[in-house]
Amino acid sequence: MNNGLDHRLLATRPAPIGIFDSGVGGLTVLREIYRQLPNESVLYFGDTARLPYGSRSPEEILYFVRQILTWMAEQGVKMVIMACNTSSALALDPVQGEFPFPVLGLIRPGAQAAALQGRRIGVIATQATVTSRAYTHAIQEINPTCQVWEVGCPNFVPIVEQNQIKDVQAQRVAATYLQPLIAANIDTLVYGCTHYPHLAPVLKPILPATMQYVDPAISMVAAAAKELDALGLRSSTPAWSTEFYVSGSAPEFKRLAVQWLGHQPTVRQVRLPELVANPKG
Ligand SMILES: N[C@@H](CCC(=O)O)C(=O)O
Repeated sequence: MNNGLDHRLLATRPAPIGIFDSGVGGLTVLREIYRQLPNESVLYFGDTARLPYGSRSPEEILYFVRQILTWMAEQGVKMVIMACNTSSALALDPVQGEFPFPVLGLIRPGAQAAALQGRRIGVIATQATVTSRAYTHAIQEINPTCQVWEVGCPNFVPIVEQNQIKDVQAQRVAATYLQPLIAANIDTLVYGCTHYPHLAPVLKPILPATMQYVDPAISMVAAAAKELDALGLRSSTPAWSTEFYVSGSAPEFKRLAVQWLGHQPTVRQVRLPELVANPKG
């Protein structure tokens, strides 16, 4: 990638990896970064004032992503990992090469892992991701013999963001969404939204014990590690603690995130830069 920036020069000063999601879904990706890239410092942005992304138009999502990447560029990130499938499905290709750092998405790594593991693949995702058919196209490009069923699960993100995972209503909603995938006799389930691994304790009991699960974050972070090495950007010094930023309420994010982080994070509210082409006018 030629974007006018010498990545080897950047490697001499500690710079964080930027990751973003609409809300707490990105914490499932952050967990994977902690596991695979323990020396990397992370700057996390949750666009909580504008979630859910899954019911937004492709134009809105692209605009939000450009705003976030512009802000992250100002923060001096060395790489951005989209911790959001909806953004990866709808905005990764257009923004590639627009910023002076690599930007990675979840769809291709997730599709690769799915095509390697299964033949009858179910994808649960936001409505926007399902409508884009990004997973079906990516999986079948890798292995045209794979069959793919995509199901939009619009109620899952509110359940996670409103901390209702343990409510019986969550089980009912999950059973309804998974029913067509069980009927299709899938052998592999892809968490096509980063919020959904938080729902694993609800989903797994509903599905056959033989089901294989794909969390695209695992292969995406592995790909990020390779890219950092290739660019000479891998950190060799210990990470500083993750900085969390949100567009909505900082105390609310803090209250919700603590159950997955295991500690009270410091969360700050930020205002993203307005860009010239705003789809809302
Ligand atoms: N974390 C979500 C975004 C969910 C939403 O805001 O609808 C994703 O990966 O697609």
